[in-house]
Amino acid sequence: MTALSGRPAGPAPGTGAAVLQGSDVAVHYGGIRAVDGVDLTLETGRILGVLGPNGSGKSTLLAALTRLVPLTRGRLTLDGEDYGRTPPSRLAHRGIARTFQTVRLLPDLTVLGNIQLGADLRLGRGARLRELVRRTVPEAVQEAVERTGVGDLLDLRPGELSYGTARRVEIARALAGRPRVLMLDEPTAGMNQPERLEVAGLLRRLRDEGLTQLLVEHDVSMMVDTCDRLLAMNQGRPIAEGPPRDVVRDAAVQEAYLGKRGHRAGDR
Ligand SMILES: Nc1ncnc2c1ncn2[C@@H]1O[C@H](COP(=O)(O)OP(=O)(O)OP(=O)(O)O)[C@@H](O)[C@H]1O
Repeated sequence: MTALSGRPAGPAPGTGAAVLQGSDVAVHYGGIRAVDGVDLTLETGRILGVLGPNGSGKSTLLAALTRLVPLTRGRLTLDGEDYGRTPPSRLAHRGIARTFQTVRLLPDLTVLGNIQLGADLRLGRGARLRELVRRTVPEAVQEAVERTGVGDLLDLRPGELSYGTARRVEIARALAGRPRVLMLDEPTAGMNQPERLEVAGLLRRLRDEGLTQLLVEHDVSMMVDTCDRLLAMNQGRPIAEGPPRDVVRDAAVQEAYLGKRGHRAGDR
């Protein structure tokens, strides 16, 4: 197993502090140990990639971290404070946003309307917050639109977008809440190569602007090029963690991929 300590060389100032931590995270469905004893740390301005063959527990881990499934065991903290009982609807307010494996835009709203929803979620509905919403939403939405380059599409409906563009709008919606932590479940699934490269570039730019991210992806070369660290899972268990190139060369990771997918994890 790869060493669990150490960071990429030369961290930029202000990056690297632990923001979100999961300790001994487990989610069991009856006898199925979908996730079983995962420790992870998301560091400020870094991308942690979660890698593993189909059914290894990546999406369940992400669901646990975003409180969509209850933990069987373990602890979740944000800035050192336990959030293991925070309802998922309150997570955006605490600065955690996510995108899903499948596109979940509201079909009857325009692109702009969908992105505005992300800002509304973050700021909540309380009377005291309404004024804040009025003052800050346009700015947050505009920023999200600019960062993701969807400014020409604001009046379109999701049904009129290509798949890759719809996924970019989802990222814009998540960013409109000005999250501190963004979790993405297979953001390039179903995309062609230019679209994948574009999303990878966007995630790296967001990272360089200080956004902490957790990325679940099957595209190993994208993970190596995009992530600062990788956590590899197999059958719900962590099998390696560390710098991306070390993790994809790890014997246990190679074995998990050879056994299930018939190719080497590090093949480019
Ligand atoms: N709601 C559920 N009830 C029962 N078993 C589940 C449930 N959700 C997931 N599982 C099981 O948990 C295991 C992990 O599934 P999960 O979807 O988290 O894996 P994954 O690594 O994200 O897979 P993929 O790459 O195919 O998306 C699998 O065996 C799956 O069948």
